[in-house]
Amino acid sequence: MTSRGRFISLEGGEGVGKSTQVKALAAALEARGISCLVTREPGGSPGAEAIRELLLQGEETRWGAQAEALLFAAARADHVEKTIRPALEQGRWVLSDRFVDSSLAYQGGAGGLGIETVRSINAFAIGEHFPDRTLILMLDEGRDRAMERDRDASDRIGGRPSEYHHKVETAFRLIAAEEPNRVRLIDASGSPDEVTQRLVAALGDLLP
Ligand SMILES: Nc1ncnc2c1ncn2[C@@H]1O[C@H](COP(=O)(O)OP(=O)(O)O)[C@@H](O)[C@H]1O
Ligand SMILES: Cc1cn([C@H]2C[C@H](O)[C@@H](COP(=O)(O)OP(=O)(O)O)O2)c(=O)[nH]c1=O
Repeated sequence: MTSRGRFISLEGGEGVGKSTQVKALAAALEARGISCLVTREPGGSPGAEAIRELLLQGEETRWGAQAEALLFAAARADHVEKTIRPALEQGRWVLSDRFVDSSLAYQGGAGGLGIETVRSINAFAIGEHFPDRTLILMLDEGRDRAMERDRDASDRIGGRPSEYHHKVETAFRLIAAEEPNRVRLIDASGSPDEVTQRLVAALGDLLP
C-alpha cells in the first residue's frame, strides 16, 4: 500500500514570496525523489477557482465578514475534496500557496470575527485535513514588493489598509506561538535560494 503523502502549506502576508517559494520548494523536494502537487488558495479546484473570482473581484463591500469567511471555507472544502485528498491518497506531497491559516489570520484576526470562530467554520470544511506543517514567511518589506508587483491592480483583500495587514501579521505570529509543532515562522529575507534552504530545513523531521 502506498503511504499517505505529506501536506505542507506556505503562508504569510502579501508579497512575502509564497508563490516563488512554493515552486522552488517543490523543485527541491522533487530532486529528493518526492512527487509533489503544487496548488493554491483561494482556488486549487475548478469550483474553488470560481469562488476565487467572487472573493477577489468587485467592490470591497461586496461581502460582509461572515459571508467572506464562509466563501473561503466553501472554496477550501472543494479544494480538499477534489484536489488535496486524492493527491495525498496517491502518496504525493501537496504544497499549497495559502490554506486555512490565511482565513484564521485575515478573516479571524484582521477581519474581526476572531480566530476561534473562523477555526470552527473551517474544522467543518476540512475535517482532519490540517497541514502536517505550515511555513509562514515573514518579511517586513513584503507589502512594498506586492505593491510594486500589482501596481494599481491589487485585489479586494490585498487593497485593504495597512492597519488590516498589520493585524494579519500579528495573527500569524499568534497562530505560530499556539501551534509550534505544526506551524513555523520562516525569515523570508535574502535571496530566493536562501529562503528555499530555510524551508527545506524546517521540513527536516518530515523528510523520508
Ligand atoms: N527572495 C526574493 N528577493 C527579491 N524579490 C523576490 C524574492 N522572492 C520573490 N520576489 C519578488 O517579490 C514579488 C512578490 O513575490 P511573490 O512570490 O509573488 O509573493 P506572494 O506570493 O507571497 O505574494 C515578486 O515580484 C517576486 O518576483
Ligand atoms: C486563502 C485566503 C486568502 N485570503 C486573501 C489573501 C490575499 O489578499 C488574497 C489572494 O491571495 P493571493 O492571490 O495568494 O495574493 P498574494 O499573492 O498577494 O498573497 O486572498 C484571505 O483573506 N483568506 C483566505 O483564507
